[in-house]
This record gives sequence, C-alpha cells and structure tokens, in this order.
Amino acid sequence: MRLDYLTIFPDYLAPLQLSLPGKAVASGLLDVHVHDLRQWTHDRHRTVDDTPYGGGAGMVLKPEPFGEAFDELGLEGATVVVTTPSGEPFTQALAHELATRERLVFACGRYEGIDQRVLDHARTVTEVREVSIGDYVLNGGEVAALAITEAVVRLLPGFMGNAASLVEESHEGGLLEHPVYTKPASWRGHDVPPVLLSGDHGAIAAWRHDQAVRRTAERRPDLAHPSQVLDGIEVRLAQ
Ligand SMILES: Nc1cc(-c2ccc3ccn(Cc4ccccn4)c3c2)[nH]n1
Repeated sequence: MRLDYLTIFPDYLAPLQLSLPGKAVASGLLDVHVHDLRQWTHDRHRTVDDTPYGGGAGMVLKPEPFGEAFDELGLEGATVVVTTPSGEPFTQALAHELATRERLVFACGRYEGIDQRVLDHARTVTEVREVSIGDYVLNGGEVAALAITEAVVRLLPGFMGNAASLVEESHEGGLLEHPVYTKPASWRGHDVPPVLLSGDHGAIAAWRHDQAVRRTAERRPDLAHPSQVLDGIEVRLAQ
C-alpha cells in the first residue's frame, strides 16, 4: 500500500517514519510519502490560506495548492481521505474497507478547513472519503490521519506478526475486548481470575465472552446487541 500525506505541518507526521515498523516499509508492504503543501505554492510568502467567502472567523486552505499536488501525485487508483470533524465516523469496518485500497492520499486540513471545491474536484476523478475520528474538534487533520493510518495498516496481511491477535479485538464483531492479565498471578493483593489459570479452554473462552458482553453492555450500550446473552439471561436493551 502506498500512503501519501498532504499537510502544512509535515513534521507532525514524522512519527509515521518511526511508528510503522521499518520492516513493513523495507519489505515494500508500505510506501509512505509525506508532502509539504507549500511545495505547491508560488508566491514569496508561500501562501496556503485565505479568508472565508461569506465572512466568519479564521482562514480557509486555498484550493490551488491541493489541486496542483493532486495533479503531480496523480490520483489514479487512489482513495483520497480527508479528515474533518464533519466526516463519516471512522469505525473498524471503515478501517477494513480502507485496508483493501492500493493507495490512500490523506489531505490534512488546518484552520477552518479545506476549500470544498478541492474535494468536489477530486470526486470527479476518484473516491473521496471525508472521515471523522470522533465527536470532538482537533486543530487539524494530522492526528486523525495518524490514527486512521495505524488502524488501517495493522490490518494489512503480513503487517502484524501474530495475525491471531487481530481476531479477538475490541470492536471486531461488535463487542469490546475482555480484560487481559499476565504474570504474576497475584500482585499487590489482586489475583488473576482463577478460570484463566485453569487450563480449561472452553471455560476460559466462555468467561472472556461473558466479560466482553458485560463490558459492552455497561460501557457501550450503543454497540450492545439485544441478542447478547449475559449470565444465561437474554439481555434485552432498550432500542
Ligand atoms: N474528528 C476530528 C477531525 C478533526 C479535524 C480534522 C481536520 C481539520 C482541519 C481543521 N480543523 C479544525 C477545525 C475547527 C473547526 C471546524 C473545522 N475544523 C480540523 C479538525 N477534528 N476532529
């Protein structure tokens, strides 16, 4: 997978060169390119923003630099991912969907956002997804791009050493993850649940599922399915 990032703060995305295991990049599994949007400005001040039409506070990122960047990078076969507070929710399902793409081009905004015509124009040549990572407002799109990148890349075949660990994950299958424990068996008066030391894999699996259902019902009733059974009792949640 090729990943391109357009940003006015390229240093913000420097962690990408560190956080994505070098072997994934070295093996060609990932091809990461961070671009400074100012590369596509032509004035002395390398201007990327201007005041909003219609008035209002703040500044808006101009369309021309993005347009020239898209022209130079080429959008064939790419999915443009624009991070924004007004986007579709980023979910594990969307992570799986984006993981099927051969190329992602992240457009990271700042200020009050990117001129809408940048997205409208990109949509005439390729897929564009406007994506929000949560119902809170950041100062720019870079952090969201990093979060989306990590969630997507870890799903790529061959990226995670132990693919099995991808199976029992929070949000896979609509349930939160069960609690996890490791040595020592007793720590500061807190003991690991005995079932986990029993060697009874059936009982362990049942306990883990029950914990996941319980956690989901308590913390994320929006995710809990009415059909989930807790302690043998049908959990019927208000719709
Ligand atoms: N889930 C998310 C995504 C973002 C996000 C992504 C990109 C940009 C570019 C600018 N801003 C600031 C801003 C503030 C006010 C209204 C619009 N945008 C961004 C915020 N915040 N939360």
